[in-house]
Amino acid sequence: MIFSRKLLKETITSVQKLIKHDLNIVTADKYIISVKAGNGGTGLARYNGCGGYGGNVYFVAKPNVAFTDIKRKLKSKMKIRADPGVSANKLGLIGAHGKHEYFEVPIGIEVVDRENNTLIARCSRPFNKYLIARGGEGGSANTGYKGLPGQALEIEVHLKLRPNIGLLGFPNAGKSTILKAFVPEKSVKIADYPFTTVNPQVAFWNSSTPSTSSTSPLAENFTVSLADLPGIIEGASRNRGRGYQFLKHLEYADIVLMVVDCQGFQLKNELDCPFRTPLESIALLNKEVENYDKKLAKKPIVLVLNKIDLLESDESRDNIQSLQNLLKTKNWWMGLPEEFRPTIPMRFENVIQLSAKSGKIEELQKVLTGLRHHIHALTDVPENSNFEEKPRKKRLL
Ligand SMILES: Nc1nc2c(ncn2[C@@H]2O[C@H](COP(=O)(O)OP(=O)(O)OP(=O)(O)O)[C@@H](O)[C@H]2O)c(=O)[nH]1
Repeated sequence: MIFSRKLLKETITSVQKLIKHDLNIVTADKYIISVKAGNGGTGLARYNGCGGYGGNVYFVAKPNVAFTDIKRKLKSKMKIRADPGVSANKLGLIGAHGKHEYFEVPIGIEVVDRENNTLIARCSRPFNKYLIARGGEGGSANTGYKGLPGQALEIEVHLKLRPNIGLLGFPNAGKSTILKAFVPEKSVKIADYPFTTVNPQVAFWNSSTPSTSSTSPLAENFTVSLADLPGIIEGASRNRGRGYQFLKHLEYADIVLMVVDCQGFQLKNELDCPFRTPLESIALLNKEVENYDKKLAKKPIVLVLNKIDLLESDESRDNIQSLQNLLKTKNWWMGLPEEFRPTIPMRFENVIQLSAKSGKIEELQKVLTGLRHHIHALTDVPENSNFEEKPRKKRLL
C-alpha cells in the first residue's frame, strides 16, 4: 500500500494527539490485591539460634507515581509479597531479617481490609510509608523456635484523585467544557446529555498550556490538576447515581469549583424530576456535599454561574447579577424554603459569571490564581527525595 506524504503526516499527528490524550487525562478506580508479609525464619533450638523476622509490606505515597502507571501495575500484580526471614543454622545462629516490600503508590489512595471492611491506610502524605502487612516473628525461645507466619490479607486499593481543583455540579452544567477550556486539546469528551463523563477526568494545566494567555499570572512551570467528576444528582450523598464514587474525589481537592447552569437544572423533562432554580441547585449541591462529608463544605469553593450567553433578556441578566451579589453574602441561603437550607452553608471565595463555551476563562483563571495559597502545587515536592528505613535491631542471643 502506498501512503501519500499528507496521509502519513495526518496519521503521525493523530497518534501524537492520542499519546498526549493519554498523558493528560487519567481516570480512577478500585482494585483487589492480596498481600503477604514474610514469614519468620525458623530458630535452632539446640543452639538457641533465632530466625530472622519476615519482611513487612509497605505502601509508599509518591507524588511522581501517575494513576495510569499504578493502574497498569495493579492490574498485572495481583499479589504483593515481602521476603521471609532467614532460618538459623549452625553457621549463622541469627538468621537475617526478610527484605521489606515497598510498593509505590500515588498520593491519595486508600487501602481497605476486605475481611472486616476497615480502612488500613490513607496514603495522603508524600513520601510517608504505610504499613499494610507485618512480617512474622522469627523463631526463638519465645515462639518455641518456630517462625511465625507473616500477615496475609486481601485488600481493596481505592484510587482517589487528589486534584488541586475538583469540579462539582449537576449533570450538563458545563464542567467538561470548562476543563476543555483549560486544556484546549480536543481530547476531552463533551456532549449535551447527562452522564457523558463516564469516569472522572483529570487535566493538568500549566503556564505553558496555550489556553492560558501570555498575561497568565501563574509562575513558569506551575502545574495545577483539575478533575472533572461526573455530574452528581440529588441523593448522591446516599450513593444515588454512584454518588460516593464521584464525591470521594473531592476529599483531597484543594479547591472545589462548583458549576451551576444559570438557567437552572432539571435532570429529566419528567414530572417526578422537578425543575431547580440556580439558587436551589446551589443549595442542593451544598446539602449533598455536607451530607457526604462536612469537611467538604468548608473547603475553599469558587462558584461559577455558567452559560450566561444563553440569557437573552435584560431582566434575566439582571436576575443573575442579583444572584451573584446575593451569593457573595454570608446569608445567601436565608430566603430559601426549609427543605433547601443547608446545615453548613458554604462561603464562596468568589462567584463568577461565565460562558464556558466561548472558551474565555481568563477571569476564572485569575480567580483561581488568586487562591494559589490554597493550592498544593504538583511541583512543590522534590521528585527524588526518599525516606530512610531504620535498620531493625539486632537481637542478642
Ligand atoms: N450555551 C452554552 N452551552 C454550554 C456552555 N457550557 C457548556 N455548554 C453546553 O452544555 C452541554 C453540557 O456541557 P458539559 O461540559 O458536557 O457538561 P458537564 O457538566 O460536564 O456534564 P456531565 O458530564 O453530564 O456532568 C454541552 O452541550 C455544552 O456544549 C456555555 O457556557 N454556554
